[in-house]
Amino acid sequence: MKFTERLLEKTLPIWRQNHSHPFVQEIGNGTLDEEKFRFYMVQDYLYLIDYAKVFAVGTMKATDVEMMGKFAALLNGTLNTEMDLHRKYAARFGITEEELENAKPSPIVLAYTHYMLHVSQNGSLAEVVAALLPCAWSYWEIGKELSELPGALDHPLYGDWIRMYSSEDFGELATWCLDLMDETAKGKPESELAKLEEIFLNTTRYEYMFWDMAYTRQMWPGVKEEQTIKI
Ligand SMILES: Cc1ncc(C[n+]2csc(CCO)c2C)c(N)n1
Repeated sequence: MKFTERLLEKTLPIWRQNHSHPFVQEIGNGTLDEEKFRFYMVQDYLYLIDYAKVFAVGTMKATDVEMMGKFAALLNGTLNTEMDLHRKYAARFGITEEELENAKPSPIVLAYTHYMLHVSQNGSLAEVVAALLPCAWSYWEIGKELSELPGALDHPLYGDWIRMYSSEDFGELATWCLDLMDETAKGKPESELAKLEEIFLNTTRYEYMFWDMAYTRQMWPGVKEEQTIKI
């Protein structure tokens, strides 16, 4: 059994919860409240800034030049392709780039990104990959699933989002991360595999919490919603 198959088996109930989360389902059927999506976009933009740094750590810990180049390409793709989608959505919502850069992370975003940065900076290359894998893998699976729903790709607001995450490019990225996970886990003792499994489980849980945070627009206690955009 591949290590990534073991990871999926262990986290399957959470994967199912991710796919059936109302935020995901409502992007797919086009009924998601725009305010929830707007909140999500701003928080996801902040998330991606730190996520890109995890790719930078991967570049540092890469074991050969080819792998280094791939991590660097992923860093570039996040900053210039994925975050461009967010900037375009922000413009549609009337949020300026300055407002986006100055937005503050919610408690879940802060916890998730700091956890990934902590694990990646202190751990092995395999640990970096275990931390970032649920992000790349689960979005591709979700993107593919939603793209098959009738009319989803043509939705005026959510079509672009679904198109990007179900694209071949994202598929290739997810596959590369999956292969690298299997490769880096190979030959490791059970104690280390268990550690990788725990990291993967935690970031999978954070993915679920992210959907939930967006759906409920959860910010810090006592912080009004408008302060999430501009402080
Ligand atoms: C909370 C959250 N989790 C995953 C992604 C998806 N994602 C983030 S970076 C990346 C790889 C290349 O840019 C992918 C697929 C997201 N946007 N937000």
